[in-house]
Amino acid sequence: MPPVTDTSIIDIRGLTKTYASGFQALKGVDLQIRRGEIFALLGPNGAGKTTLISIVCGIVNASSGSVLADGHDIVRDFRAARSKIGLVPQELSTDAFESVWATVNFSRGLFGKPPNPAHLEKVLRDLSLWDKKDSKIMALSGGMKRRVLIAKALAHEPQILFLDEPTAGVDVELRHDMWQMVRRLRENGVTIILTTHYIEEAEDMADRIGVINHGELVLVEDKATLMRKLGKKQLTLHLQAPLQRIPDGFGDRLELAEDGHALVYTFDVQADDTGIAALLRRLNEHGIDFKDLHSSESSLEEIFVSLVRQGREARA
Ligand SMILES: Nc1ncnc2c1ncn2[C@@H]1O[C@H](COP(=O)(O)OP(=O)(O)OP(=O)(O)O)[C@@H](O)[C@H]1O
Repeated sequence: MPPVTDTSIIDIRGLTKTYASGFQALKGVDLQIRRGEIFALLGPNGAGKTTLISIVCGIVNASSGSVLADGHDIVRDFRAARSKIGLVPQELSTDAFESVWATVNFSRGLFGKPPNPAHLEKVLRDLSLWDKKDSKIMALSGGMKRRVLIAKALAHEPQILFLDEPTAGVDVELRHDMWQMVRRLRENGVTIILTTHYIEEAEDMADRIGVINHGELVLVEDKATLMRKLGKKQLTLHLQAPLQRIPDGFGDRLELAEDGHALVYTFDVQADDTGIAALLRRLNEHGIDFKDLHSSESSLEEIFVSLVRQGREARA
């Protein structure tokens, strides 16, 4: 077994999953999650995100490979591994007739933790659920039920928290509360792994980003590095007079936009020579004047779409 480093709290090696249908949902995933980080796992529908999380949380059996959670093998040492992990799943599957308090308290007991009413009270208060503690789950709104899911996941004080699509379909207030909570947990040393379709969230929240596509991790990178490496910058020039077409010889990095009222030039952030000086010189030679110019960087969303597209083209 490879050694567990101090910095990695989850160590996934050669993980594969073939469902009974014969469908291969994971094709040899290696991934180390660092202690204390927020890791965002991105991928299109059906990429294998939930399968990966479900294996780490012991809900789905892997076909091959291994996972250590804080040094505990998730199969051989399941109880110890699982007690380190909190999971906020996509769907609520809890006893509708129980009260919020009973549900959360029971969840803590499941992991063999001694009762700790003060901790549960803090969790419920942080999630604005304290005044609902005696309500039955079925009497709660959808948003409140989502809060209960989070409270359940935190009841046993896990060191690792998985959030599977935490903000899909939730209102702005809950989303805001949730990210505040995630930040607070991280400050307390909890490692957070989240899947999301809202790429701006990953951009805001994550320290590192992993992209999974067709059961393969196609990329794992520090967010800042990823944005620098793959990001393109665009320079937009608003023209004094509209152009019908770009004169020959400007290359394909220059495009006409806004009905001929603007030129957009795309360049690599990392390139030594962006070509901007030459571009401006040539525009001047052609008598093309501009009123103003501004530059923008591509968002993580654009980077993500281009990665997934590259994968699709490579397979075609
Ligand atoms: N029990 C199952 N039996 C057969 N195939 C399954 C099963 N569960 C999932 N799959 C398939 O495995 C693939 C990966 O599913 P998974 O739920 O892990 O994807 P995901 O990345 O979480 O997608 P989404 O973003 O839609 O939640 C999908 O093609 C799905 O249809």
